[in-house]
Amino acid sequence: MASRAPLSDKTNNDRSALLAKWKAKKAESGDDGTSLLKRTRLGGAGGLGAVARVGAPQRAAAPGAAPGGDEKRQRTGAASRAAKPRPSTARAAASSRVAAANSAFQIGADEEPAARERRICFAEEPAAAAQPAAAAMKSALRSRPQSARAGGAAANPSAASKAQASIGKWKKQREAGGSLAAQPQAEEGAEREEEEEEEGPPEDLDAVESAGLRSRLKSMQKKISSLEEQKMKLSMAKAPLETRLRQNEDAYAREKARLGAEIEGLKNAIRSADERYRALELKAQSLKDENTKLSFEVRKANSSATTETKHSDDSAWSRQLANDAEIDELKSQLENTAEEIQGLKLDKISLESDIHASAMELKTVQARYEELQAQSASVEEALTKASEAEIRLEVLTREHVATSAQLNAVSSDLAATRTTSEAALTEAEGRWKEAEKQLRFEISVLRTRGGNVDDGDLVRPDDVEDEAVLRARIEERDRTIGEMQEQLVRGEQQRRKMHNRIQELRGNIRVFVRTRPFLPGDGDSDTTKSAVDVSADATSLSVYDKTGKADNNFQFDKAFAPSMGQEQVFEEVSEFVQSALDGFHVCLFSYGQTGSGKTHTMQGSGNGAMRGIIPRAVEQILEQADLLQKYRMTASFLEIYNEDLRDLLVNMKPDGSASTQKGQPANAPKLGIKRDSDGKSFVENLNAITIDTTDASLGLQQLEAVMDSAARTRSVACTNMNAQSSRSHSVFMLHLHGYNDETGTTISGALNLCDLAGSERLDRSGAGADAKRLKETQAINKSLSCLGDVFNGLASKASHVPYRNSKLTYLLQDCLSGDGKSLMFVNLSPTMESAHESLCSLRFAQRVSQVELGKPTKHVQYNKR
Ligand SMILES: Nc1ncnc2c1ncn2[C@@H]1O[C@H](COP(=O)(O)OP(=O)(O)OP(=O)(O)O)[C@@H](O)[C@H]1O
Repeated sequence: MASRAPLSDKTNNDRSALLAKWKAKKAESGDDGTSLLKRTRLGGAGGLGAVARVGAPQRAAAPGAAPGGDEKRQRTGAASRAAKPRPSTARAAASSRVAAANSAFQIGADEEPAARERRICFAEEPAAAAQPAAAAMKSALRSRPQSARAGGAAANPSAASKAQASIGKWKKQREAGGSLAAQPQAEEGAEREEEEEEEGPPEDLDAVESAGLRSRLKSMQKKISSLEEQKMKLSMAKAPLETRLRQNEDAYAREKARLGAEIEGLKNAIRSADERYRALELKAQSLKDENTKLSFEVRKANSSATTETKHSDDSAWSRQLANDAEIDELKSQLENTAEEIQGLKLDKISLESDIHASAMELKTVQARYEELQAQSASVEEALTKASEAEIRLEVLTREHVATSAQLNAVSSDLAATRTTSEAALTEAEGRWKEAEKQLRFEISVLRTRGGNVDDGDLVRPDDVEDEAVLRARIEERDRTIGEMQEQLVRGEQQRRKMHNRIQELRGNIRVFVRTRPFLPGDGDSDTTKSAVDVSADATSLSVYDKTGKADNNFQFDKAFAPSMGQEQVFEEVSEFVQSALDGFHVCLFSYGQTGSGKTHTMQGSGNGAMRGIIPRAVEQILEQADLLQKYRMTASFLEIYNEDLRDLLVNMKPDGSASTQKGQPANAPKLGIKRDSDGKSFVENLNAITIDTTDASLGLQQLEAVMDSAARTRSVACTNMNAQSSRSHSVFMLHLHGYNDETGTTISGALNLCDLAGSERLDRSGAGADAKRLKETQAINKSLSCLGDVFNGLASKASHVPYRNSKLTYLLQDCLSGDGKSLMFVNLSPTMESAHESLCSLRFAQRVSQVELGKPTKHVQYNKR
């Protein structure tokens, strides 16, 4: 037998060996807090959503963590909710996110571009760190011309290099994140690792995240200021040009009027001279005739005088004299007339030369007029460019405002999560220490109970076993807790599925509520208390009044907190979009007070993370249409303005590209709601733009043109409540016709995405001061009240539902009368000033959620073959 070491040393050695063995075992299974920390850091290096998930798995890995702590963490905010506090699954999710993020950027150069794009899209979800690069790559792929797309990345070097640059940037970010996490361990060794474990999640992650977001913000601000500069320059150049144009136009009009009057005067003078000339000619002719007659008479008189001389000498002589006098008189008259004619001829010649001069002047004026017209065209062009720049600036500003608001909401969520996590961590540490103490006590009890403790405090192999057994028991208990939590989550998922199925069978209108974040004009979100509090279960919410009382609790199918982004919202509605592909008529509409985020939810802004349901729905359809069957897809977009239907695509160019024209043209065809032979409603004279379903990026380009054209034509105005307030209800319609060769089925689905105009109080929106705004507001409020009447009728199962009382309800009649599936978004503003309106919207939504439309119809035809 080996000689025994002194008891205390041996004990210590064995303890160390045990500890080392336990650590090695943990390290082997990849289950130690530090490695997990590294992994989660890597996955979350730049994504806020991922950051929020760090705490839960790490804490759950700590031995002795009680389920109470996990429950508490579940309530720590939206981001941590997404993490699902299950140790094993959370850990697996974290590593799979990292794997997904990595694999998204390990795309071979020869890989099919569409597939690459899709992979990048998917990578966005799990690892938000990939978002900027993925978005850049996606937009680069989108912007590639058709031919280049067909030829792969090599055919479009600029887009590909852009995407590569984005990937490089992302990789750098990722490496930076990784090194940030790895550095302390490399430098300070295992002791530092243990310290770090105790210190909890480091703050580098937020710094990296914030730096990424800040740099995005900075670049957007730069873009905006360059556009603003451009706009200033254009408007400065525009003003003198406009003044010159106006001056030239005035001068030209005056000159034209003066010359016209002069020409008219000359023409009149010529006409009257001509008339006088003709009269004089006639007179001269008649005088000539008379002269001839008189001469003849004179001659006759002379001859008769000769014969009758002897009879009447005296009288003949006197007659002769009279005749001579008359002849002289006539001759002088004739001479005068000839002179007059000569004068008139001279007048005519001078008038003709005047006319010639005027004609020449007219030509010069015309040339100047043409020159002015050319100048005016160039001014017009400059104005169009300026208005284009203005529109771009508006879009960028909207996107910027939305991004900042979302960022602020996520930051405050993150801060709240961090505070709660820190508290939970401290608590867990306390519990862990307590458990360790307990464990030590149990070990000592076991040692004593085994009776194997010699005076020298020797540890026997049994002691090691006891400790191992205890640890195994703890692990087993952790596993059981994990499994129970998984079961709980599965059960909840199952319950929601069943609930959704029941809702679907009953034909309930689903209601989702979304609260927007605070905007710069709402006051400081850090100091201002939100009037709406969305609870952690993401289905219920409360509204507070100014005194801080919250006795208004509501429960809906889904409630989105302000930090929930566009992607998370779309995830919840993508199932509805899918239904349209399956042959259902689906209607999604957003309801809420003005400025509460309806347009943001439906359309969003820009082409990146802030794009809303419409572009995302089309993307989803384009992605899936190809896989499922052959589809034909058309898009229409209309608005109901002051109870008039208007085509928002009326200005689309025939080739499907967007025109720069703004507003409704005067000669736009009149639209009317009609019923077809099946009793289904359609809009007569409405433009339907075909979207290419065989080429997703072409289809998206067409959609962009559609959205551009609609944005220019839609009636918006600046009110006290919203700088870009929609003054009409807008309905985006997608009609899908699919044919499946294999099954011989044809489906016809429809997706109606309706952005209602905001209900508003005249005193708050300031619309009462302007007659036009007042009329708009009255029309909006009236049609919203008609919508309320329809829902009341449906909820009470009334025999007559007043669909025809407004254009909006008449248009949506098919969707609201049981044929299709409907989902309503209720958008809320978080401000206290809006609390009353929020309450009204929520009460309305509660009534809507009671409405049962019956089982929806699937529009599928089976064709005999
Ligand atoms: N969830 C959100 N995240 C970030 N920004 C948002 C969000 N919701 C709304 N906004 C911003 O709030 C502003 C007002 O939103 P929006 O124009 O969508 O309101 P609206 O309800 O459509 O108003 P109106 O009825 O007057 O047209 C916009 O600048 C928009 O970008």
